[in-house]
Amino acid sequence: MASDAPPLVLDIDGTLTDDPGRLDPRAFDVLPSWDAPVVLATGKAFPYPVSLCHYLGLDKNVVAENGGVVLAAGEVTYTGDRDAAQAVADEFVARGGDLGWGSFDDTNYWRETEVAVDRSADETLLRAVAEEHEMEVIDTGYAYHVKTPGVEKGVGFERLCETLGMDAKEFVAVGDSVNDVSTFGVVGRSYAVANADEAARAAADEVLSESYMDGTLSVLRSLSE
Ligand SMILES: O=C(O)COP(=O)(O)O
Ligand SMILES: [Mg+2]
Repeated sequence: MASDAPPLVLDIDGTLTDDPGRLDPRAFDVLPSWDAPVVLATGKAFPYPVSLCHYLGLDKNVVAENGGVVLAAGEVTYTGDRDAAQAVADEFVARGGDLGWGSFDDTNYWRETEVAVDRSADETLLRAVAEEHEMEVIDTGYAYHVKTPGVEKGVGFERLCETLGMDAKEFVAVGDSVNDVSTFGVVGRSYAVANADEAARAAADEVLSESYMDGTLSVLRSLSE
């Protein structure tokens, strides 16, 4: 690994995984030995990126819940209104919607600042209810997220950089969806994997020719040459 490898901010689903969302085991070949900070920035609930850092042997610097939860240098901060998101979810269900997670909802059980809904749900109804509550719905390709407007991965990431005393512009970002656009906007260089959605493709400095972890690895290899 070149000692001038830049710090990284990496999305998880669609970027370090395969299509169904299984972690690509090659993450273990490159990330533990990366010679600069590696930040995981995800729409997943807080325990997921923390666990992934733990098992990859990375310092626990994470942006979770699309920016709602930030952990850096042992300090956790929260933004976003879980109660407001829950009110949308409750009304959605009362009006016939189904969150789609079955009896034990591990997707939301540990989620503190927003609510995620399975993509099998009635999107039109969900968006209508959210709008009435002045909440936002984003579609990451893995879930609909009912969130507080203005809470974004990129905003949380800037907070993380401040805590670490680093400049967001030093970082290279890789991502795949609309929830990565705000990160792409604050880093020095951004890449969208080939499976990325329109929003991420439009926002990235470069759209990669390869998908999922193949795309991410192509960037990491070129940065570490
Ligand atoms: O939680 C999601 O919907 C997507 O997660 P991601 O931000 O790691 O891709
Ligand atoms: Mg993603």
